[in-house]
Formats: sequence, C-alpha cells, structure tokens
Amino acid sequence: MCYPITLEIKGRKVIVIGGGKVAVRKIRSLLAAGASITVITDQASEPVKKWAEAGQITWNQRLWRKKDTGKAFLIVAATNNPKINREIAENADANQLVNVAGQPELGNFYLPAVLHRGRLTIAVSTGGASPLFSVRLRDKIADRLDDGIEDYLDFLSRLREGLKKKSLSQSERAACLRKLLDPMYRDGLRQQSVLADVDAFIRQSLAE
Ligand SMILES: C[C@@]1(CC(=O)O)C2=NC(=C\c3[nH]c(c(CCC(=O)O)c3CC(=O)O)Cc3[nH]c(c(CC(=O)O)c3CCC(=O)O)/C=C3\N/C(=C\2)[C@@H](CCC(=O)O)[C@]3(C)CC(=O)O)/[C@H]1CCC(=O)O
Ligand SMILES: NC(=O)c1ccc[n+]([C@@H]2O[C@H](COP(=O)([O-])OP(=O)(O)OC[C@H]3O[C@@H](n4cnc5c(N)ncnc54)[C@H](O)[C@@H]3O)[C@@H](O)[C@H]2O)c1
Repeated sequence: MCYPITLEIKGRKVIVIGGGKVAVRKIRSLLAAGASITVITDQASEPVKKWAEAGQITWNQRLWRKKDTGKAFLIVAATNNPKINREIAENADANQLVNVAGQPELGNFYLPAVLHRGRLTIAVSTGGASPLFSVRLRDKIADRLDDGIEDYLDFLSRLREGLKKKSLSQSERAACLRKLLDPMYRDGLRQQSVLADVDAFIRQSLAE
C-alpha cells in the first residue's frame, strides 16, 4: 500500500528532464504549487518555451547529465528514452523524490488524479493500476461536490483560527467545530453573522 501525503513544494528545487507532453502536464501542476523548476531538454514543446520566456521556469537546452539532478528535492524523468529515464532514477539519491514516466515503478512516487476547490484537494490514485480509472473517478467526484465549498472551507478555517484564540477546553472547542459541519453553515449570510459575533456562536453551541 502507498503512503499518501500532500507536499509543500513552494520554492523547492525541482528538475524535470524532458520537454514533451508528459513533462508539460507535470510542470503545470508543479508551477501551480509554486515549485522552483529547471527543465532539462534538448527539444521543448511550446508550453515549455513560453514558461521559459516568461521566466516561470529555467530551461537548460541540452541533454541530461548525471550531475544535473544532485541537489533537487524532486525529480521528474520524462524523456521518451526509457534507458535514460532508468539512468536518472538509478542516479538519484535514496532521499530524493523521483517520478519516472512510462516506468513508474522505477521511481518512489506516483501522481494521482487531482481535484482542487479552493483549499480542498481530492486526489485519486490506483498506484499505477489504471490512470484512466483515477481520472474517471475524480471527474465523478467533481460532479457531486456542492457549489460554495471554497467559501465554506475559508469560513471553517477562519473560525477555527478564531476559536484557538478563545479560552476553551479541548472538548468545548471540538463541540464548536462539530457544530460548524451542520449544513446550515453552508449559507454565506449565516457564515458572516457567525464571524461577526464568534462569542455568541460559542455560547449557542455550548448551550445545546
Ligand atoms: C492522473 C494523471 C496525473 C498526472 O500524471 O499528472 C496520471 N495520468 C494522467 C493522464 C494520462 N495518463 C495516460 C494518458 C493517455 C491516455 C490515452 O491512452 O489516451 C493520459 C492523458 C494525457 O496524457 O493527456 C496514460 C498512462 N498513464 C500512465 C501510463 C502507464 C505508464 O506510464 O506506465 C499510461 C499508459 C496507458 C495505461 O497504461 O493506462 C501512468 C501514470 N499516470 C498517472 C497519473 C500515474 C498513475 C495514476 C494512478 O495510479 O491511478 C502514473 C503511474 C504516472 C506517474 O505518477 O508517474 C493524469 C491525469 C491528468 C488530468 O486529467 O488531471
Ligand atoms: N504521452 C502520454 O500520454 C504518456 C502516457 C504514459 C507514459 N508515457 C511515457 O512518458 C514518456 C514521455 O512521453 P512524452 O509523450 O512526453 O514524450 P515526447 O516525445 O513528447 O517528449 C520527450 C522529451 O524528452 C526529451 N529528451 C529525450 N532524450 C533526452 C535526454 N537524454 N535528456 C533530456 N531530454 C531528453 C525530448 O527532447 C522531448 O522533449 C515516454 O517514455 C512515454 O512512453 C507517455
């Protein structure tokens, strides 16, 4: 069984080798997460060229060399040459995160099919068994998510921070947090009134 985590990769050094379709897909999500990306590839597709021109990534226009990947936090081997991809994986340090296109078992992590809604992330993985199944299931889940979930999560987060500042016992705080899961707090106006008077909300929650 795999061990799922959500990674804080902002500002971390990531090296992507290859500049084709698979590399582009992976660069896009790495960019969205704020990684510091260097792409090493002799030939780059249009999106890679544009990102490089815009200064969003660094593009080293050449073939991969062994010493390129030494200091990376995360490595994506996405060339169309399975022998090179294998060499990249074998050359990596045991503590580096490595993803290998086409031979995922040579690396140490798989990418899931992902759905973002504000602060919510849903990731579906079959551990490489069927990527297309993961995509299909992710899309089904997306169809069933309520509208307003982004605002609701922001509200929950703000109130949780607010509750931390109050002198409440652990069980009182838990009672308030559970109360917030009541569907009535999906309503924007109600959210505003709770935020406007957190003490009243606490009194009411603890009285019930
Ligand atoms: C979810 C997503 C995330 C991402 O990669 O960003 C993802 N694949 C996506 C797209 C996609 N994948 C494929 C096509 C072409 C379809 C076609 O044939 O037309 C497309 C569409 C396209 O390219 O446009 C086919 C394919 N993929 C893999 C192989 C086998 C192999 O490489 O061995 C094959 C060959 C066919 C086969 O064997 O089925 C391998 C992997 N693909 C994974 C994830 C990992 C396992 C996930 C899991 O465990 O479920 C893993 C192991 C890669 C890894 O993590 O290293 C992303 C969704 C983007 C989105 O919509 O959000
Ligand atoms: N496209 C898909 O949907 C898909 C799905 C699953 C697996 N794969 C696998 O992923 C890999 C990449 O696929 P793709 O469609 O992105 O290929 P692609 O042909 O579009 O791109 C390959 C890239 O690798 C670069 N490259 C080749 N040798 C290199 C080297 N020594 N150093 C640096 N860069 C080098 C090329 O210049 C090119 O930019 C392949 O192994 C493929 O079998 C692809």
